[in-house]
Amino acid sequence: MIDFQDVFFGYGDQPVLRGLRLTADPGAVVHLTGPNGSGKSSVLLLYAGYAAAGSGAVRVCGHDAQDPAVRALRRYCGVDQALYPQLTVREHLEFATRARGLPWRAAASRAERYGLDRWTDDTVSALSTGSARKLWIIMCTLGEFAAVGLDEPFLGLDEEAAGVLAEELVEWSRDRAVLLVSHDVPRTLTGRREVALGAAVG
Ligand SMILES: Nc1ncnc2c1ncn2[C@@H]1O[C@H](COP(=O)(O)OP(=O)(O)OP(=O)(O)O)[C@@H](O)[C@H]1O
Repeated sequence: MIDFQDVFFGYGDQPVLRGLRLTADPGAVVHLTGPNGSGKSSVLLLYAGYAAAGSGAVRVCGHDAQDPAVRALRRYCGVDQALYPQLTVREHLEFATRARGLPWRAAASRAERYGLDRWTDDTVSALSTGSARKLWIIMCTLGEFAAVGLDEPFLGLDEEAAGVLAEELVEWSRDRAVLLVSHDVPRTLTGRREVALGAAVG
């Protein structure tokens, strides 16, 4: 479902990925590890279609990662959160569900599972770091999808919320491709396949 073949990628003159081969298919969470600067977030940007490989192929669900046809099948949860400080949790979730043509309960049930429901009428500016992370994760992973990539989603989550996310990742990985970048994962995230990127280039 996610397939990197001989991918070269860099920023300007600085090479980051040199001939990367990587696949992620249903059956296990693929956990991408490696030192700071080794290119893990760059891999997710390529997966998300936000960056283009210099050479090689990045395919998601059989399509080029930059093909608009992939949008409905793919979810991407980046480390930077695009949240509006003055809007409430409810307004964010209403926007996200409407954008995907989903009923409110699709978001409400996830918010309840993460314990975010008691903050529904609070603005993002009033949320704790962990609550904002929960909102961002839910917004980015609503509805049906075939592949998901997440960049450091456990940042700021308490043990309980990290456990909920670990459960979701395992559930998703049964029939969807899950590509996870995280320096730290809870012990409950079992059965993952670790793929290590080499040291930073340059
Ligand atoms: N927009 C950018 N412009 C120039 N260089 C960049 C840019 N984004 C990342 N880099 C560089 O590319 C390299 C890989 O960065 P990347 O964020 O993919 O690594 P990472 O493995 O995710 O690191 P970390 O573990 O610190 O999050 C680093 O040397 C970084 O400085």
